[in-house]
Amino acid sequence: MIEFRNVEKRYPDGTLAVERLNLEIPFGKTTVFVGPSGCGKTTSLRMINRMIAPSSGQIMIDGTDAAQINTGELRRSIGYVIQNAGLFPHRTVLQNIMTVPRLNGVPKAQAAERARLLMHTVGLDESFANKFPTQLSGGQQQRVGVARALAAEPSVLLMDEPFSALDPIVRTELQDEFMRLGAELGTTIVFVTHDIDEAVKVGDRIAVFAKGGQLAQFDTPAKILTQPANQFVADFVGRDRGYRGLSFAGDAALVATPVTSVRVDDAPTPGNPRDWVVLCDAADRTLGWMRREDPPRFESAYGSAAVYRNGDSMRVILDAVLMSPSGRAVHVDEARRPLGSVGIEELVAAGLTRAHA
Ligand SMILES: Nc1ncnc2c1ncn2[C@@H]1O[C@H](COP(=O)(O)OP(=O)(O)OP(=O)(O)O)[C@@H](O)[C@H]1O
Repeated sequence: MIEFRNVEKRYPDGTLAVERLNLEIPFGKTTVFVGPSGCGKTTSLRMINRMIAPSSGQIMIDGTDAAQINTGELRRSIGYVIQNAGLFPHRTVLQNIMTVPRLNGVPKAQAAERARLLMHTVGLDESFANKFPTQLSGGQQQRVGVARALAAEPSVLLMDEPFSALDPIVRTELQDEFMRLGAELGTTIVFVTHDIDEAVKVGDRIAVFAKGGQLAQFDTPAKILTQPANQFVADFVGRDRGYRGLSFAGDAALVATPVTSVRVDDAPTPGNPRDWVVLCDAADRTLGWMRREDPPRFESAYGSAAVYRNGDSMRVILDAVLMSPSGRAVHVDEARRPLGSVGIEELVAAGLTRAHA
C-alpha cells in the first residue's frame, strides 16, 4: 500500500498545490487521480517517487516512509511514464528501453535481449529496434515509453496523462492493452488524467481531486458515477453519468421476452407481415432481424450486432437496443442462438432508470 498521511505541498511562491491529503493506494491495482486542471494531481503523483518533496506529512510505501528510502533506489523501483513519452531523441528505441538496466549495471547483451522481449510485450515490431523516436508515431513512442518504464521491473508505475496526446482510436487501443498488461504483471499503477471517461475505463479506484489538492472522493468507478459524494464530484463526472454508470450494472434482473425466429430458406410463417422476426442460419445462429414478409435470405438480415449475452452490462445491452432496427436486442447463447429479446420496456423493468439516472 502507498499511503499519503496528511501530505501538503506548498511551492516556494506560496501556491498551496496539495492540502492535507490522506489516501491509501492499494498494491497491484490501478488508482487514478482525476480532476480539473491545476488541482494538484501531478504534484501528488511526483511526491510518490520524490521528484517533488512534500512540505509536510508522510508518504508511506509498504510501511516505510519514502523520505527514508534512498532516492536512487526509490526511483529505480518506480517506473514513470509521461505524455509524449519523453524519450531520449538521440537514442534508438532499443537504447531507450535499455537505459535503466544499463545504469543498474546489467551487461549490454542481456539488457538488449530483455529490451527486445519488452518490445514484444508492448506490441512493437522488432523492426523498430534501431529507429529513433522521431521516426515513430505518437502511439508507437508511447509504447516505447511504457517498455522503458517496465525495463526496471518496477513494482509501482506512475503514469502522468500517458495517452492524452494521442488520437482517440490509438488512445483506446493503448488503454485496453496497457491496462490488461498492468493487471497481468500485477503492477501497482497510479495514473493521472483530467478525463473522467479515461479514469472510469482504466481505474480500479478513482481519487477525484478538487482545487487545492483536496480529495473530493476516493471510490470505485461505479460508486463515483452512481453515488457522487458531493456536488463538485457530480458536476465533474457530468450529466451523462447515469449512462456511464450502466457499464457497471449487470443483466441479472433482466427478463427477455420470447422471440419468433425463422431460418434462411424456411417457408414463410403465418402472422402479421410487418412483425420483426429473428433470422437465423442453418445452425440456428442469429443473423439479425427481418420483417416476416421479407424473403428469408442472408441479405434480408438487419442489425446483426444488436445482440447480447449473459453477463453483458446494461450499457452494452442498451447500445444493442438503440442500434437495432426493431428497437429490440436479441439475447443469444454462446453459439449465437436466439433465446429471447429485450427492448426499452424490459430494461426499465430491470431498474434502468431507477438505479442509474
Ligand atoms: N513549480 C511550481 N511552482 C509554483 N506553483 C506550481 C508549480 N508546479 C505546479 N504549481 C501549481 O500548483 C497547482 C497544482 O499543479 P499540478 O500540476 O499538480 O496540477 P494538475 O492537477 O496536475 O494540473 P494539470 O492537469 O493542469 O497538469 C497549480 O496551481 C499549479 O499552477
